[in-house]
Amino acid sequence: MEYLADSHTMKTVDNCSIQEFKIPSVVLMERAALGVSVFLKGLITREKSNKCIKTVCVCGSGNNGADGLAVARQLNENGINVSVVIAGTSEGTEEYRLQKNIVSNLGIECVEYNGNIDFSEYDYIVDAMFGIGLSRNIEGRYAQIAEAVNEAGEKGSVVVAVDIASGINADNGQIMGVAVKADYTVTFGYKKTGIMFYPGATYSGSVEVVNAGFVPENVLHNKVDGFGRTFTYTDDDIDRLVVRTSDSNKGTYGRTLIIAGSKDMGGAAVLSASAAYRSGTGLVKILTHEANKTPLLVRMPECLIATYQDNKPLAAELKKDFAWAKSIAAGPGLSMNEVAAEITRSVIEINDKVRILDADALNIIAAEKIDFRGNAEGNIIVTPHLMEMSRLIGKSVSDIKKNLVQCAKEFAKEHQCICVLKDARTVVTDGTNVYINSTGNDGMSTGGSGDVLTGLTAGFTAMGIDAFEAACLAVYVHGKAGDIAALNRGKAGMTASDIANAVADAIKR
Ligand SMILES: NC(=O)C1=CN([C@@H]2O[C@H](COP(=O)(O)OP(=O)(O)OC[C@H]3O[C@@H](n4cnc5c(N)ncnc54)[C@H](O)[C@@H]3O)[C@@H](O)[C@H]2O)[C@@H](O)CC1
Ligand SMILES: Nc1ncnc2c1ncn2[C@@H]1O[C@H](COP(=O)(O)OP(=O)(O)O)[C@@H](O)[C@H]1O
Ligand SMILES: [K+]
Repeated sequence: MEYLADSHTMKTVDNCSIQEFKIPSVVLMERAALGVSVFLKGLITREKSNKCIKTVCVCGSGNNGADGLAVARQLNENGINVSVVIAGTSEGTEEYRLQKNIVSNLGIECVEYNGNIDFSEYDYIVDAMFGIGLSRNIEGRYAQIAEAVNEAGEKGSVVVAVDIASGINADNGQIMGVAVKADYTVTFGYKKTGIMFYPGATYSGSVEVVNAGFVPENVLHNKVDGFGRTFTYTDDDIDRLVVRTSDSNKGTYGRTLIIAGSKDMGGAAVLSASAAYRSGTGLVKILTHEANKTPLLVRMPECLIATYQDNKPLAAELKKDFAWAKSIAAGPGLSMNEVAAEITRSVIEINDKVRILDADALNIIAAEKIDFRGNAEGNIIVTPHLMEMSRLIGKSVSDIKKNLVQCAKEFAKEHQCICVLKDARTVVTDGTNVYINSTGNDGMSTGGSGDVLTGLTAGFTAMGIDAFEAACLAVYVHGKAGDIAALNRGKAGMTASDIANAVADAIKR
């Protein structure tokens, strides 16, 4: 697990370290700058060892700029040719003035930006214009500099961002007017949430987190409200999955009911059910339209099948299957007709099982304005993509995209459920804790990918993993399976079936 921080949390971590624990601001700054200069020195040694290289630090007048000035001093100390371009227009923070004074005393070349600097003369450009203090769109001279740096980047200069690429919103990854496109970002303490989300992720390049000497995590957990509540997973977290035991049987690993597939969309049931089996769950039953029975049995002999018919009472059949299951997923390829609506309402009414609501179950909830609530014994996990979320809450897709975390949190709180808001960087939240996913790739933008995630989530919850953790793990494993499928098949050629099959490799221990 890796903790992430938005700008507010990071500023609170700064303040707690400085004000409460009396670590001087410049001590933190020295550690932070050292992280950048050591990283840069490593790059220079690896990439341009036989060449006389030129570097430039582009500095704003906040503490990000002050970091940049300290980096310039440290590079100079290491015999690296470095100069400073002053981007800032104000007198600057106390730390900025202090660092600028030292740089001037050392005689490091320091010029005001005058519109005529060709940054492509430099092999390495350190972007220290704005960090987590960026508070409005970049305009005027700052925008010109960002564009000039990007032009140089296109011509081959290597751009290293200090803390976060200037112009990227540290919370949501949006571009504030214009942004520097970095090849690398050296970020302090914790990866900023804005580095996780697109387009911030693209503008950050490859990201290195360095320790800047903030107070330790066990202290931050107690002192900084909200610290540790936003996180991502790494491969180590696969160990959170259920460990199989030699003395087990199929009953040990839970029974999963997948309600999917109308007359015309039987394939959704195959994708969800095969992912559920690949998750490791013991038994998977598909409840589907009767027209799908024979093709499903041929395709998936390991599945149990229950069917429903149009215009026939369903209640008794549903009751039996609900009682059988440990977790229930409903929605993939279900269509939006009266039977599907009856199924959706019935699933919502069960109170003692984990339920996953996806696709048409969500569209029915939106269309019929069905209210629902999860509870401690029978949590509900909803897995909308942006369009489905837009139908549910009546906001535009672009507004939701700008505020994925806030939007998912509000929804989760209102419905006391777990919200998996699917996008290129999927967010999972129970209203308080927020998981931001980093696995997956654009090869997964293919029909049926979401059905695979639904099956995987149903499988993990049936195995007894806590609903929130199961949802986070399912999103992580789903993306990892997508990455494996992309390696094997290529992003263009891979299909949702390839993702479902790759789950086996993704969870292999
Ligand atoms: N001691 C500390 O507090 C530490 C701070 N650190 C660095 O400090 C940074 C944060 O520093 P600051 O809070 O000073 O903020 P920044 O340096 O990110 O920028 C804030 C300054 O830019 C101005 N500004 C914001 N948006 C603007 C815009 N669009 N156009 C023009 N001016 C704009 C603000 O008014 C403010 O003066 C971090 O990202 C990190 O690099 C690190 O050195 C670690 C320790
Ligand atoms: N560019 C991408 N990067 C990472 N993951 C992606 C990308 N595009 C799609 N995905 C993932 O693929 C899944 C698509 O789900 P969804 O839109 O519901 O598909 P469908 O309705 O076809 O099943 C989501 O889990 C989403 O996070
Ligand atoms: K920066």
